[in-house]
Amino acid sequence: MKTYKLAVAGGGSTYTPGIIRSLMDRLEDLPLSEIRFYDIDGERQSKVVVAAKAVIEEYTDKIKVIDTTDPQTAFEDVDFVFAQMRVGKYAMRELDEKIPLSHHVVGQETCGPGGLAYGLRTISPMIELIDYVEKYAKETAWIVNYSNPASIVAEGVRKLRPNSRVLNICDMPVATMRNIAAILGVEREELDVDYFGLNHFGWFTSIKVDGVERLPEIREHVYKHGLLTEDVSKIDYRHADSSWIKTFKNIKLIMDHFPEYLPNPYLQYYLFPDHIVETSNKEYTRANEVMDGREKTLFETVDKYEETGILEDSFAVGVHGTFIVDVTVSLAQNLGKRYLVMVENNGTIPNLPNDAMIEVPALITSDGPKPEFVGDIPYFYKAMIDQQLASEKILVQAIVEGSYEKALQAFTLNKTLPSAKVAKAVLDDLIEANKEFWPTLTKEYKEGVLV
Ligand SMILES: NC(=O)c1ccc[n+]([C@@H]2O[C@H](COP(=O)([O-])OP(=O)(O)OC[C@H]3O[C@@H](n4cnc5c(N)ncnc54)[C@H](O)[C@@H]3O)[C@@H](O)[C@H]2O)c1
Ligand SMILES: O=P(O)(O)OC[C@H]1O[C@H](O[C@H]2[C@H](O)[C@@H](O)[C@@H](O)O[C@@H]2CO)[C@H](O)[C@@H](O)[C@@H]1O
Ligand SMILES: [Mn+2]
Repeated sequence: MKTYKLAVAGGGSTYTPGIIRSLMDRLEDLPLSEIRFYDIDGERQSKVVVAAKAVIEEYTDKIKVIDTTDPQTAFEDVDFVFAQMRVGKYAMRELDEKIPLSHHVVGQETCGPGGLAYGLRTISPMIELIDYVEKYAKETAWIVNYSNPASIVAEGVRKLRPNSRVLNICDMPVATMRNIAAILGVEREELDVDYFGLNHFGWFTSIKVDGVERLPEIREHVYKHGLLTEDVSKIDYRHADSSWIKTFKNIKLIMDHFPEYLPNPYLQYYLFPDHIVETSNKEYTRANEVMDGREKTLFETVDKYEETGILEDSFAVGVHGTFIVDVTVSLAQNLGKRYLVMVENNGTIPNLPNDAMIEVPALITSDGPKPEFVGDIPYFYKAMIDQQLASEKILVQAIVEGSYEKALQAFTLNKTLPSAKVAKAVLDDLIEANKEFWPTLTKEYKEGVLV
């Protein structure tokens, strides 16, 4: 039987033990001989690997585990790399959220100025990872990338390493489908959906079960309850945090205004930035909730396991782990299964630029994703996407050219920022906070004016 070697880049991620459980649950579909964990923070990773190993031991003693900070040891001869790096870790996420909020604009991990700041940190490490993998791994190796901000990462990879075998994915559409399925009382796998957009910036245009359109039912449900079941425990326990409940309730706010399609939850940051800021706690953001919750629990669980040999968390990770494994099985076995992933447009949506990295249904084969034709999209969505796309593309240009002016253009074009004046103030504070991570952004004089 063919077996695979898989590396996890960002092995110290809070998601690692859960992803490992998802892999173990699918060993029949994706038999593994080795799992290598790679991180630049070896100490953090080694703790997480204790939990990952404990999960593996529940299933098998046949998989070799390597815990390393050396790229060659990590990637030599591997078949797949799961990337889940958080460049700057939660300390920088906290600043991405709090600095914009201190200017009364949206403070979010992947959307608005926080997302742009995270993008400015992540492109260079992502390119470095691709180069390591191309140097050491099998020629056929795929990087399946969760590292955020996925939309900007996808654009950076398209521009800087256009021929690399990187598949950028996000679990928000499948998490949304999980809620839809719970509302309709069906399994997620029974849903047949159509969707278009950019990552964290898209819409479900059709939701069918057995060929019957159910979007009208979802619309009615959202009108009353948002995208939540009455019994929240039916959805992933990770989404029982108050911030996630608020996020799914806010789907009502979006659909009360624009009921045509079901929006990706992240659209609330672009469509209702004022409401989001008014209802945000500027002192205690999602980064704090995660550091005091998921991250703390993981490291406490590892400490306790080392003391007692009892693993108190099962690390069942829900759609997040299931989705990356589903996509990888389809890549490995050339199954051609249909999933929502990021691809280069190239005519899939003819009235968007060919070189846009869009999120749409695609068949996942061993040669990569084959997107399904979507067709032209209505003006409202096109206009929103064009503006967001411009912001993200110009940001990547700013990184490549080291240009302050382009970074300011990218911030100014982001719909969460009300003016160029505010965009500049937020950008300047983020530059100061990100000195260790960002490329130098050089200011230029134009006709005597500092821009
Ligand atoms: N695409 C999606 O839908 C999706 C879903 C969930 C999480 N994520 C992303 O997954 C990543 C992990 O999230 P988390 O909350 O578990 O973060 P985390 O901080 O717990 O873990 C990230 C790890 O990445 C490591 N890292 C940072 N820079 C690195 C580099 N250059 N090379 C190798 N490792 C590096 C860190 O040391 C850390 O151990 C984040 O990027 C997050 O945004 C994406
Ligand atoms: O605030 P966090 O760190 O908890 O989550 C941020 C991420 O949120 C989305 O992923 C969710 C996913 O939707 C859910 O089903 C479950 O698996 O948890 C994930 C993390 O909460 C989003 O798609 C990611 O891009 C974000 O990083
Ligand atoms: Mn996502």
